[in-house]
Amino acid sequence: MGEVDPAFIQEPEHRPRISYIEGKGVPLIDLSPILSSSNVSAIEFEGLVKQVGDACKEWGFFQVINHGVPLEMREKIDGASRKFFAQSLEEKRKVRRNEKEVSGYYDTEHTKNVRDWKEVFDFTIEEPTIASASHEPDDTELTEWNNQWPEYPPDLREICQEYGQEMVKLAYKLMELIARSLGLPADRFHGFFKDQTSFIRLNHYPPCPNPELALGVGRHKDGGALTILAEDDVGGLEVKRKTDGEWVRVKPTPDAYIINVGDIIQVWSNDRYESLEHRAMVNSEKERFSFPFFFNPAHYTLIKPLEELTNEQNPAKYRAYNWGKFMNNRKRSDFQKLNVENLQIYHFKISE
Ligand SMILES: O=C(O)CCC(=O)C(=O)O
Ligand SMILES: [Fe+2]
Repeated sequence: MGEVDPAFIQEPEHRPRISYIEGKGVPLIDLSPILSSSNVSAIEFEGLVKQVGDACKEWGFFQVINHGVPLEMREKIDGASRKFFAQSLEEKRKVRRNEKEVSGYYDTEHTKNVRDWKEVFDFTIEEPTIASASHEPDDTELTEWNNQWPEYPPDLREICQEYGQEMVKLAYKLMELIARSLGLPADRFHGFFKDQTSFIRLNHYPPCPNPELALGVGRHKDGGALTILAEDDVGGLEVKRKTDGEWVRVKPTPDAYIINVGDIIQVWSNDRYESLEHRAMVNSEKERFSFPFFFNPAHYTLIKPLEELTNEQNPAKYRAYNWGKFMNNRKRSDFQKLNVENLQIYHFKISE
């Protein structure tokens, strides 16, 4: 990528500030009580549940340490991903995303219709992943999404698959804590993920000559249930703080994962927890790598506020929507600059 093409330039009000606030940051939560499952005291466990609940309510974001994912796995996916992206564009395009296969390499993602300063490689956890064939509401046809694996580095596939399994394990643990924090049985959410449509994205943000004009990822909310993000030590992720709407930089913490509540948890919890806007800045000197895991339910899941969390005083704030269709709608806008805003949960909001 050379000089900044106009397609990457953000509207003035969405451009990043080069000096940034690192003020009161997102909470850091130590998950060690659930690692040593044998002798965790009830008090310790309840304390952890409360921390997770408070973080979801006040921030929608938190970092976790002592999460049980071996550091070696993370180093391996980081190393393999650096090797993959260091290849020529021609090589990378051999596993290019296309109309048929939504997984693979691409460098043309648009967030809010502005091009992101990044290149990515996506792969799904389930192989194949069963999904809706189109975004059209009445089309019931299904399709299979298959991953495309590059020849180089040869161990990328195995590393990615192993890392994916670790992410799924951690995601279930986090969903249990979130369920408990909402007063629900720990396994309340598990059933939704039986035929999950989860995927992992390897993000590479090359240095950008004009970091004040462009963004690695423009402001957005994650549409799935929960995101688990690993990033390197460069930093660039900013979260729109709930209390005052300020963009706050998340400081990279070695071997921590950044967790955020996605739109689906917002709907399930009937707005008790909110999915927050975030974005990623780029810089002129260093390239940056990050690896989000998007924990997504089965395509046939009807997303709606949970009955246990609604009643006459607190009626459902959303109409039910089909996850498969929602996801396909989002994927459509990845490829092209559409002239309309992409689908958001507030489009399903019941007016009060
Ligand atoms: O790279 C990052 O820090 C954030 C990535 C992100 O938000 C996303 O891919 O949804
Ligand atoms: Fe995101």
